[in-house]
Amino acid sequence: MALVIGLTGSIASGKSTVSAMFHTLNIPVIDADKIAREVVEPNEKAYQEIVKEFGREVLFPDNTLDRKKLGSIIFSNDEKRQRLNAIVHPAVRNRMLEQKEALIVQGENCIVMDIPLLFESKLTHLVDKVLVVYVDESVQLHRLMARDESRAEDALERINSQIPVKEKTKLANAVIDNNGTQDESFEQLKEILREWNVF
Ligand SMILES: CC(C)(COP(=O)(O)OP(=O)(O)OC[C@H]1O[C@@H](n2cnc3c(N)ncnc32)[C@H](O)[C@@H]1O)[C@@H](O)C(=O)NCCC(=O)NCCS
Ligand SMILES: Nc1ncnc2c1ncn2[C@@H]1O[C@H](COP(=O)(O)OP(=O)(O)OP(=O)(O)O)[C@@H](O)[C@H]1O
Repeated sequence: MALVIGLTGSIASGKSTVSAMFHTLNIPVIDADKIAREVVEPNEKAYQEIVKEFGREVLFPDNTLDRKKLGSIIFSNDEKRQRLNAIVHPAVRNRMLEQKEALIVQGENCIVMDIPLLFESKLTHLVDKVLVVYVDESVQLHRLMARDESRAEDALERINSQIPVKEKTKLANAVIDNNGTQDESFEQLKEILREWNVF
């Protein structure tokens, strides 16, 4: 039986960084953010629904989605965010499940599902163990603003659209404290995987 690990945290807590560490260890990762980009490409059903719901103003002149524009609309408005979630999340969930099944059929013994909104979307039943990547809120804000070159106001809107990462640690099977260096986080990850008998 494959062990399915749900990797989560909050925005900019370090999920992608830890996801890259799983790749280094040759453990496959299903990436919800990546799939969420694929399902809104212009030939997809979710794309049509987004244009119907939010109008052509969320498109670039070449008809691709202006993610920054859509983000500025949905992160400042709960209701609009829920409407976008209702369009995008079912398609993401289906594609994640297909990929999970394919990896199980291939005989993988450990599979990671990197799902930022694992708790918010009540998806914990999809995984066997939950691994939360934690950082203090001040570090999170700093890293988010640096990565996205965003203002504190916009970064805080995004942070506040999710359950606080501290709350998520209480619901986890294991926590990586990513306030330190990436090497320190990698050591924590390997220790957790040893405890879970992955290697
Ligand atoms: C609003 C969009 C277009 C903004 O795109 P952008 O390229 O700026 O951000 P990106 O997709 O890389 O997301 C960055 C992070 O934002 C957070 N986030 C994204 N969507 C949401 C959401 N609906 N609610 C709360 N947090 C979110 C996640 O932590 C994610 O890791 C995009 O995030 C989107 O389509 N969101 C809806 C789909 C979704 O929920 N994706 C997240 C996991 S499936
Ligand atoms: N231990 C660390 N030390 C310094 N910088 C780090 C560390 N871990 C991650 N970072 C940096 O912090 C930023 C956020 O990390 P990352 O992109 O991995 O977060 P995330 O949780 O995947 O974010 P999102 O929810 O937006 O997808 C990145 O710029 C990354 O390079």
